[in-house]
Amino acid sequence: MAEQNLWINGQWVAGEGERFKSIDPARNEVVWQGTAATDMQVDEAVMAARHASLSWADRSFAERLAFCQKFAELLEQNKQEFAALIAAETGKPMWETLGEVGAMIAKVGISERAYQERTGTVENPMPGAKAFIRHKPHGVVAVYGPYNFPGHLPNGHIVPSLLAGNTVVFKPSELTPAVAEYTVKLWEQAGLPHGVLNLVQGLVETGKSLSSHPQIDGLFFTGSSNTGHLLHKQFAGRPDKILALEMGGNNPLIVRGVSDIDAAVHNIIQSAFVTSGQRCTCARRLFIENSSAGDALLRRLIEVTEAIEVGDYAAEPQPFMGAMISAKAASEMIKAQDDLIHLGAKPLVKMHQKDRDLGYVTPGILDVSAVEKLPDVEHFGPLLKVYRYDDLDAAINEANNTSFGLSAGLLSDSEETYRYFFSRIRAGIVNWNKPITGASSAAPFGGIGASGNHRASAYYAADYCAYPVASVEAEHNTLPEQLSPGLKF
Ligand SMILES: NC(=O)C1=CN([C@@H]2O[C@H](COP(=O)(O)OP(=O)(O)OC[C@H]3O[C@@H](n4cnc5c(N)ncnc54)[C@H](O)[C@@H]3O)[C@@H](O)[C@H]2O)C=CC1
Ligand SMILES: O=C(O)CCC(=O)N[C@@H](CCC(=O)O)C(=O)O
Repeated sequence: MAEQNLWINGQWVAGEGERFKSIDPARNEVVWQGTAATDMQVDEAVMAARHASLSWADRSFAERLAFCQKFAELLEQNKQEFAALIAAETGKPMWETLGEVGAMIAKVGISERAYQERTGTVENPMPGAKAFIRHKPHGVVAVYGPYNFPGHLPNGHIVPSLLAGNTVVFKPSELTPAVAEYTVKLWEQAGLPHGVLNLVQGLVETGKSLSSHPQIDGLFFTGSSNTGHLLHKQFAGRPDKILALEMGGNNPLIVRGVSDIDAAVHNIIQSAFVTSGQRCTCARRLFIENSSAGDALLRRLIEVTEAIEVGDYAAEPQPFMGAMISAKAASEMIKAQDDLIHLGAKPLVKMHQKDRDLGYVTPGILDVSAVEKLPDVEHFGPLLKVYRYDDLDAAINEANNTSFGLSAGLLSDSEETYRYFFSRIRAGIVNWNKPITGASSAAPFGGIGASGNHRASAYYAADYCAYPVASVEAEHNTLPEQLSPGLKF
């Protein structure tokens, strides 16, 4: 019997589309196999969400929250097993995937606070009436997830969507279907009513089928800039549908006058190489002064980078970096490195893929100062490009010389320099003497330019999950004391 891998209207059913599988990139073993949802099954999922929509929105916030809290409890109870599955499907070490499940649990409490604070009800007295600001759900929303945080990032759209009273059709990354299935099974155990959350697995065709479905009221997307731009085009001329886009970055980190070199190098490594460079917030471009202090920092960065442990997700002691998402992604990073070297980049630490069947790469650093036309693309892996600079303004200008604008940082002992940097740099996350990865769920999360469409996620996800309704309400009709000119009663 075919695997029942779609969840539609509270039933597990077999996909009737193309067969596909996910592979453990650290061990080259099959983790999951199944079949994609066809157009007709996507339609069934959307219509199930549509039918469930009114009764879900009619429940009280407390009732909807109780389902989410039950889900969080189940995550806690299954934390180890779930983290092991995320590790197997993504190659990320267990220390990271345990953190990912922790972030999913924390999301419920944070989203509850965000809902109340940003989209709760406000009542204002006025003569003979009351003025209210309330929020209503959009209806049916599609949620698209990336592979790098296959649990946490879709969860960051799903939980606030459900709390606000929307029903959801979830299309996970085709590279991480097992994590999506596990997540949805926990929602099922939490007793979510039929149709409130639906899962459609599949490749790009399934994604297209869902995004073009006339019955969705919104689409919340975390993924690549390319796909996000395609969706934006597709939604052009559709002001009736809400589109929230969280995309990639080509993020800069500038170093200027630091006394503690090891602490600065630690912040650089956490920014550039955590999750094998597969975070949208990762530093891709590092600006180091042309000075003896800059030389010393670069030497130490090279030394520590060369000693980074890369290994199996379950190894003890744990490695800093695991495998990338796939052997293909790893080979593409090596190709990107070769292309940059061809353009004139100088390898300071050369990235290697030891086994072409596995996703492991060692971290790489290139000096690109001499490259004249560096492509403004996101290299989604552990490859850091170094620019040497003489003048801070020139470094900031080059840092801003990108179509993206997700995260940026300054490492410097001078607060004055930070204020100067902060006022000039263009990004949605701007940090000082801290890694530029590891953004908090309790803050807005999103970028400008090609990184997003100003619908920040995380704490501000509440904003795009509901629309405000302004009401003036009085219990009876009363004639005003002062009538408008020209009226006689
Ligand atoms: N700003 C942010 O919050 C974050 C952004 N990202 C970005 O995500 C990317 C990595 O994730 P990927 O899974 O590779 O992203 P992706 O764009 O390839 O896929 C994301 C989702 O969109 C679907 N999709 C792909 N093409 C489609 C189309 N034409 N129409 C409709 N759906 C389509 C995919 O099947 C998947 O479900 C990186 O670029 C990274 O920077 C990752 C994490 C956070
Ligand atoms: O969405 C949230 O709750 C916070 C944002 C977040 O978790 N950011 C992480 C991951 C971003 C990525 O997937 O690349 C980070 O900033 O490291």
